[in-house]
Amino acid sequence: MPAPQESTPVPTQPKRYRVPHLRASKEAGRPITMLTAYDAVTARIFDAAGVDSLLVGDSIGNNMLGYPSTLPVTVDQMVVATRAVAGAAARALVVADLPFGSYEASAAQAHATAVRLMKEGGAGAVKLEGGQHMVEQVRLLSTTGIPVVGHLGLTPQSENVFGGMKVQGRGEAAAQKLLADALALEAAGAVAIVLEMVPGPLATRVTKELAIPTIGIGAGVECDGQVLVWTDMAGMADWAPKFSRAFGQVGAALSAAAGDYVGAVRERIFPGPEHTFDE
Ligand SMILES: Nc1nc(=O)c2c([nH]1)NC[C@@H]1CN(c3ccc(C(=O)N[C@@H](CCC(=O)O)C(=O)O)cc3)CN21
Ligand SMILES: CC(C)C(=O)C(=O)O
Ligand SMILES: [Mg+2]
Repeated sequence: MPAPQESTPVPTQPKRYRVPHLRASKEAGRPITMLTAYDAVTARIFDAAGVDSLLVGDSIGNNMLGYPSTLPVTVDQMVVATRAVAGAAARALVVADLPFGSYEASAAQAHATAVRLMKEGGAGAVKLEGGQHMVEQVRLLSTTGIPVVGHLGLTPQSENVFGGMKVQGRGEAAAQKLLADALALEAAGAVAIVLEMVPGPLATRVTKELAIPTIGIGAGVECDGQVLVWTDMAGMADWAPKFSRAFGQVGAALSAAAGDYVGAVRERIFPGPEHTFDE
């Protein structure tokens, strides 16, 4: 009999990956895998591939909707995308981004938005950007049944303050600030923290200081998990950040398929008799 492998039930490989499994994964030293998804088609594929968590990122703005950034994305758009992803995910934990302008002003505002993403969208958790200035939001959501994932380092919703997409947390003062932000989010009840574009050694330090997992994107290999924007991961984007890696060439495959279709129609090769109905 072959040794049991994937099928062995262990706490970190549950039938359904839920919030407590995040911390269990960290404690077991099993890297958490997260990918963005914005629709049911890709969510079904990534879920079946075993991805632990699907992030309905506000990166839907620049990646799917053709916006120049994530800033124009609305709560209504996030609800539609979250509902599509949540409906297709059988195992993965669905995390939805709170979009720019939908949570920063107050804990009550954050709560109203998060409730929509859970009630109408079916999200299992929400994610918001920011540290110590977000603790009231994180505390209220966490105590009202809404798991919160934090997001520190490069927080793209603040690109107009940063003046671009740059590495964050370089230098001891900035590193201390980021560490304090991470500890504040954890104390307020966050269940995990995304670390985006921070130096590897700082991400390692934060990962060691926290009981909750860190999920890195451009933050080195020592984080408790990794997240990528799926179009970057699949080689779909015409541009991708330096920290990403194309694990496939789906853009080229899709382009070839579309080209073959166009050719077959023009040459009247498609549809064939097998695609045509009899009288
Ligand atoms: N396709 C995609 N991938 C992402 O990783 C991503 C999004 N979209 N949208 C939301 C945020 C924005 N992110 C970004 C956006 C731009 C850079 C960027 O311009 N990076 C440059 C310079 C980095 C540096 O300062 O060294 C690069 O060349 O990678 C990085 C991350 C990450 N997120
Ligand atoms: C890059 C990830 C972490 C994100 O926030 C998004 O895709 O919106
Ligand atoms: Mg985002």
